[in-house]
Amino acid sequence: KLRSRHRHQPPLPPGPPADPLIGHLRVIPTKDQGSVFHKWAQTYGDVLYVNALGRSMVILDSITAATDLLEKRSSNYSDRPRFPVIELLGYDPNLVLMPYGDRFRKHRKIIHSNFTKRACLPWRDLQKDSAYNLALSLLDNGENYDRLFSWFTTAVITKIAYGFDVKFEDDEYVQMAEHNGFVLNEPETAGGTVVDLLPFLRHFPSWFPGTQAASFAREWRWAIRRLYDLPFEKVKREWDRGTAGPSLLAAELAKLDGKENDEDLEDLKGASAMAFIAGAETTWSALVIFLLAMVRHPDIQRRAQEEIDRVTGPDRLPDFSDQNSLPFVECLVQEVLRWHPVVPLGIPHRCMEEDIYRNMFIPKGSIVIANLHGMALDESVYSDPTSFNPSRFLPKPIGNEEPLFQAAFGFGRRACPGMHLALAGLWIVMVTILATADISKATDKDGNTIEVEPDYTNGLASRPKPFPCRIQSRSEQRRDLLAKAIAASSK
Ligand code: HEM
Repeated sequence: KLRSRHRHQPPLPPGPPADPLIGHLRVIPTKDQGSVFHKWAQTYGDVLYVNALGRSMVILDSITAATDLLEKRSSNYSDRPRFPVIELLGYDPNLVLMPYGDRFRKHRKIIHSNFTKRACLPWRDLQKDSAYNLALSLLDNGENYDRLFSWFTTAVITKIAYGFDVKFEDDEYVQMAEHNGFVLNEPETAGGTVVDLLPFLRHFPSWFPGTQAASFAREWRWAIRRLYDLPFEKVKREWDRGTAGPSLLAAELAKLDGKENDEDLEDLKGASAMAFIAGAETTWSALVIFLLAMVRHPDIQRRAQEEIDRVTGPDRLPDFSDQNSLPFVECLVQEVLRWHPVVPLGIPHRCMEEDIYRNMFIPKGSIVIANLHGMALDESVYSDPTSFNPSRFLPKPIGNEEPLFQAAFGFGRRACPGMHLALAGLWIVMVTILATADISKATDKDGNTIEVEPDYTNGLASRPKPFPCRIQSRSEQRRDLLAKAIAASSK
């Protein structure tokens, strides 16, 4: 019906058959959306259109289409749709979901300028010391890996954003990051599914008072507000007294030069909270994915360990200065980002004006989804895409010379501004763990190996559900190296 309405317009992009009244409402999945969209793309192509009760959604299933639209035409594709449930939860102000415009530019500038590759260099010692602490704790307490990874990412981002040191376990910032992680990984309730993006979908909008999502939001709002208010107020008090240590927030308060108004302060509160929220959750998930990959692929683990041992020898630990000498480890980090993108559908963009692409009509206001999950499985780019294979990125003839999966960080003017910090953090943690620990399958009380099948959470962010594994020291000498390095850095 829609197709015939505008005679001179090119057709809409193809998609699965729709109901004449409610459009695709019934076929839009609420689970494993990335896989379902990718399957549709096999039939209908890499630019898909679905419509539910009048709301247009365009799904991009290839890096080419996403680059053409979200990057090359970014002035039209950098808006965001509204996320009513996330708003109800109190994430405000919030760069990730902010509509395109002046306030977006202000927030983006604050975050971007603090996380360029260069701006991240001074944080490398912090990342390294935290990675060594993490690795030593893993050797003693491997079953606690999830909380230890969460501690690492929280400790790094809290120091950078607010200047506070975060101790192991039960620290209030670790708890805040865990609350945030819980909320963002909840499937239906937190507005994480694309169906929730279409507020008029289903029988009730998901934020309708009394629905499950609205009750969830009311129940958890305090935790998100606390995350915004508490560290901000603490730094602001220290700043007013002249005792604040270096941090993103202190540096930005300094730029205001005493001429701040309430809106400026609200913006700085939002920008630092956003660094904390976006920075802790994603990197933490990627570390759990790394562990899962290592449990399942001892051969790949051994190859990375051999590379590290060749470069460092037995008497020292790897450091950032070794990065260029460890091509396989580099590929391993990149393969973690491709094998299971932690934000499987990216963060939806919204197109502000109607557009025509490859002779297909894209209506104004369409929600545009980059299906990162599907792009990672694109067989025209990645051979045997479901397998975990770091060598795919190595030059031929050793590897397949496949392109890095930069899509993991999104596209265009909304692409992840934290990627340099994230990549450095992931690298130093992975290389340190590989240098000092052996990761293997756990055994049950009868000594049988416990097999681990990947199984992931289903929210806006996605991570492996808890799985058992065994983390053991590779040698006493390496454990001593860790202990000595930690003692030296805390002097
Ligand atoms: C493994 C780590 C990470 C991954 C995979 C990741 C991935 C992403 C993705 C896919 C997006 C959406 C891009 C788009 O809309 O096209 C995004 C946005 C964003 N990320 Fe990250 N991210 C990571 C770490 C970080 C870190 C450490 C920070 C801390 C500064 C951060 C801050 C942000 C912010 C503020 C946005 C919103 C940007 C905007 O809307 O303009 N991320 N990230």
